[in-house]
Amino acid sequence: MTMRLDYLSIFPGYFDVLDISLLGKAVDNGLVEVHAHDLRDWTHDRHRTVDDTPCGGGAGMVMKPDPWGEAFDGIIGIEPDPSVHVIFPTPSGIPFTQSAAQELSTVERVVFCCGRYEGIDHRVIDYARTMWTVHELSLGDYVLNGGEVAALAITEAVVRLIPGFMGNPESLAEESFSPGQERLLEYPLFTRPVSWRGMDVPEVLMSGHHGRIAEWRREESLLLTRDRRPDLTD
Ligand SMILES: COc1ccc(Cn2ccc3ccc(-c4cc(N)[nH]n4)cc32)cc1
Repeated sequence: MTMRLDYLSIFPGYFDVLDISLLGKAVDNGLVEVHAHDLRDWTHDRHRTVDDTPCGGGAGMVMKPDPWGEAFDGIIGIEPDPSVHVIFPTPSGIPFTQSAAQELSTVERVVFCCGRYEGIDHRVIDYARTMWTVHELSLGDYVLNGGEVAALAITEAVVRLIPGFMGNPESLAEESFSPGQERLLEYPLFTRPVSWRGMDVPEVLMSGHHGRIAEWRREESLLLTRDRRPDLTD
């Protein structure tokens, strides 16, 4: 199955990075197909205007609905199709989680709508909901300047879960936040040299005693989780 990813933005250059590294490899081996689009290509005025002042007043500018609607018509089509998943990154979205990434990794087509300014005219989202499966997603409780960085983060989290993408799928199953895993933070990792700047790898990890190593790792994960993410231990 090839996943098609479309990105709608006034800064389509953000997505050139998808040609690099693992994602680039996924594109090369046909696992994913990536298309970035400049929203301004669907404007008709000399200044290629995409924004206007907010109705009801308030600070900043709002993205006009017309270019989005015409871009949807051109990129996705005018017929409803619930198999198309349209993602609007937004500070007011539901938190994006590993389980959402897991679900999206089985989808054949995803369209990212990357807003800027104070956001997109709400009728764009309402229209999209009548046509496709829509997700309004937040990356976390901090404010970005637009949806592009969020779209890249969501892309990486989703594409790495596509079967055949990662060299060793077993490592995916072991990751914290993977389904079936207890929600614990990753234990500290070490590799050679055993002694580095006066600091040694914990002896237990060099013991070859797999039972003790597993026990040490679990204890470290529990301590770390209790200290940094008590919310995960509920
Ligand atoms: C507080 O209200 C604001 C409203 C919009 C903005 C700028 N902006 C415009 C589009 C857009 C898309 C996503 C995000 C975003 C997502 C997360 N998790 N943080 N920030 C930010 C975005 C700033 C603040």
